[in-house]
Amino acid sequence: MVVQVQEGLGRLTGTAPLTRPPGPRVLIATAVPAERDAVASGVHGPDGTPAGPADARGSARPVSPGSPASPAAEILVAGVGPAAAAAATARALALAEAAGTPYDLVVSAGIGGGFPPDAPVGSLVVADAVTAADLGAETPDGFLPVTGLGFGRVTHEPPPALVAALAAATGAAAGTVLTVSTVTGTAERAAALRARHPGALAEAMEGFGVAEAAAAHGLPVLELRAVSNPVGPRDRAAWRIGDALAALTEAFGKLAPVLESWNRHD
Ligand SMILES: O=C(O)c1cccc(C(=O)CC[C@H]2O[C@@H](n3cnc4c(=O)[nH]cnc43)[C@H](O)[C@@H]2O)c1
Repeated sequence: MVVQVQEGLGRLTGTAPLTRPPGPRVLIATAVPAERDAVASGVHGPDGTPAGPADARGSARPVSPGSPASPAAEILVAGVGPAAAAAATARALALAEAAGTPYDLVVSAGIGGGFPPDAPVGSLVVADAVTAADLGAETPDGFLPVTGLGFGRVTHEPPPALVAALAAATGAAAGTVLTVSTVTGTAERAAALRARHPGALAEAMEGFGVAEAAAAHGLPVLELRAVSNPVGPRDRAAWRIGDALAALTEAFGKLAPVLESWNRHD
């Protein structure tokens, strides 16, 4: 797989294909540099060349020619939260489109909270639904999603065949991944989220923003999360970020054949 790494709002810090590979062109949006690096390690493989620093104008530097049969992936550090993720992803998609090199698929990737016992720490979750969990209104009768107010949408559904293929290749569990603007910190909120979304396996903070940007460009989205902590009472010291990042690396090492066999018109 050929990889480019983008920093912040579209600065390129990694490798560039010398020729356009025939597979899908994929934008992978992470929140923070540690996630970007974990994804890049998986995509490069264990002996891959680490991403280099950006030059002054942020142009790509060829480091690895990749395989002509491999898909091309670019990895973006889009920031934490749905708004930052949407803005940075939309900008990267628009720039690529304007340059005549549009993407075929957008992936939201990183660590996340897992709902116990279904998504234990260190496990992987691939979203079969990317759902905004706190986009709506509190009412005396409980939470009302924006769709209940007559606006917008709260869920994006990734291509089912691609979800199934990624789950099979990586061992990830497929289920709803919630996007929240506030990390859940109590057992009560965890239970309330699970009651509203019985299919939820994980929560994170960017997926819905990435998915909205992808939808605005008519592109499919995937979300892959490695579980660093249980969703529930806040215990930041217990987060197993290293284990989750390692799981993320392993999963992205298995992405290329999944993408190569993906029929974009499914
Ligand atoms: O401190 C570090 O070394 C470090 C390395 C990688 C990532 C982080 C983050 O704090 C990333 C924040 C990111 O993580 C997602 N996340 C993780 N657990 C949860 C959760 O329980 N609920 C919601 N989001 C979670 C989230 O997508 C944030 O963007 C630190």
